[in-house]
Amino acid sequence: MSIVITGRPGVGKSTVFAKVVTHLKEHGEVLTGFRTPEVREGGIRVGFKIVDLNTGEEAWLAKRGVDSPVRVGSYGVLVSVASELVRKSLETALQTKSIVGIDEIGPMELKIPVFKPLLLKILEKDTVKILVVHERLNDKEILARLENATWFEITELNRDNAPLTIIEILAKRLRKY
Ligand SMILES: Nc1ncnc2c1ncn2[C@@H]1O[C@H](COP(=O)(O)OP(=O)(O)OP(=O)(O)O)[C@@H](O)[C@H]1O
Repeated sequence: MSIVITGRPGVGKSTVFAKVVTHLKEHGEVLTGFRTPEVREGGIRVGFKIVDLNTGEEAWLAKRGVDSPVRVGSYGVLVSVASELVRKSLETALQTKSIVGIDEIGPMELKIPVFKPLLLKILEKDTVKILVVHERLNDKEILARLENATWFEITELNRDNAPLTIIEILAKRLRKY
């Protein structure tokens, strides 16, 4: 089963994701996958890192001022640096029965060539997946595999309650908590 968290930029998707992940870890679940937190210096966003949910290992995903030919907005994507961690974390996700969390599936992550083929394999797996999806994701192959997912569109009105709602759905599926 897949739980998809989507909504407009800055509405609170990553916060919902983080609350669900924290709850699951506190209850002894092993999570694989990654998150892509922004990095700020002096209050200014300078880029994004990839952090492995299982090992805590991190690597740069994209950075302002980097002279990379692969770009998303004003950020240069560090393809070779990020590929290694994306590959490791998603291969572990594929090889285990863990809950897979990915924050997020969007234009920046899709610039990493290993990401999509591994993601498509993960989406075929019969395991629990919690995925943050960019609201303008238009990749047909990915979206087709998310047709039967449970979608949550996060708004200011539901963002406080969404983590609990998602945890209740997972509790039923996993028969715990
Ligand atoms: N339930 C909430 N109540 C109050 N503020 C919140 C809540 N959830 C998130 N925020 C605040 O809103 C901001 C954006 O949150 P978050 O990064 O989770 O959004 P996002 O939708 O993942 O953003 P992006 O589209 O940039 O990935 C943060 O400053 C966060 O502290």
